[in-house]
Amino acid sequence: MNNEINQYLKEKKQLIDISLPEYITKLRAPEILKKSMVYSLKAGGKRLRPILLMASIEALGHDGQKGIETACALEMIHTYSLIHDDLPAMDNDDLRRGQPTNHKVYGDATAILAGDALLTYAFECIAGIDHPDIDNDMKMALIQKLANAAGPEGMVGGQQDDLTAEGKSLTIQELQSIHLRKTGRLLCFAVEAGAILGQANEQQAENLSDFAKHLGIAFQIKDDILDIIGDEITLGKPVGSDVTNNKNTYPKLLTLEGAKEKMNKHADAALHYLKAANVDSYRLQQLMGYVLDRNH
Ligand SMILES: CC(C)=CCC/C(C)=C/COP(=O)(O)OP(=O)(O)O
Ligand SMILES: C=C(C)CCOP(=O)(O)OP(=O)(O)O
Repeated sequence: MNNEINQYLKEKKQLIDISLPEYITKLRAPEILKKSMVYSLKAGGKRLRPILLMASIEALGHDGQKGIETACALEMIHTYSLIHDDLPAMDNDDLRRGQPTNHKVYGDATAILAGDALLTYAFECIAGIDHPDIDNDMKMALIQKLANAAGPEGMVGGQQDDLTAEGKSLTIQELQSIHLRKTGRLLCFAVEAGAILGQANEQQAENLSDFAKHLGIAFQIKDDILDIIGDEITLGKPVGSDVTNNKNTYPKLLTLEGAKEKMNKHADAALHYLKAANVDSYRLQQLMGYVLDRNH
């Protein structure tokens, strides 16, 4: 990864890392719940979704800072999904973001509630945005899109189908349908929210959304690949858990080489739509390079 994008990622990550816990500490809520929420928010994470959101605003010529509340809300929802995904009733993982999983530290009940709290509070954060260039229509559009992306038609539905499919063999189309929802919809929301806040026109918004769809699949394929060839220390989460949990993955269906080929095809398609969006695509293109080259 070159120094320039490295620096950009570092600066944006720092901004998110500082902002996120501030939202929680000011809450009037049980201390143990707040601790559990902050624990997972502070545990690390690449902050890919909030960075993508702010970079999309910038690609449309606006200040990325305009998206800070929405970016934090999105990261809260992503973090909730990881807390719940790690629970014994789901993937039963002990390590996340290089730390013991939330339920290992706070117990299953508080981990469930911390996830619930992050999910619901995220919407409160967007509803409460106080910015001269963000009106109620924009907030309503953000809330509606985020609820749909995270909910039964989006991430939650994808997670359900993923769990139901454990141990069964799927076609590539079925696997893709799961991933478009389970992982793809939140990544898509990052770019779509950027389009709303950056006041994209219809053609820009459509092409950016297609860019994000392909990026989301490429991201998930990379995640599956890293689960095989990555190492636990760098990843901060267990490797080989897809095989342990009998998960359907791209390498399982296509072989490792076939999965890499598919990832590159989606990267090409993403690039095509990014160009068609007619925005300042420099950073988004660099971010895509980062997603595909990452080792964690
Ligand atoms: C509603 C819920 C709980 C949604 C979970 C969504 C999600 C993307 C989990 C991680 O997927 P993964 O298990 O493929 O990734 P990892 O390897 O990081 O656990
Ligand atoms: C959606 C998936 C595959 C879970 C991990 O997402 P990330 O790889 O973005 O996890 P963090 O960096 O936020 O921990």
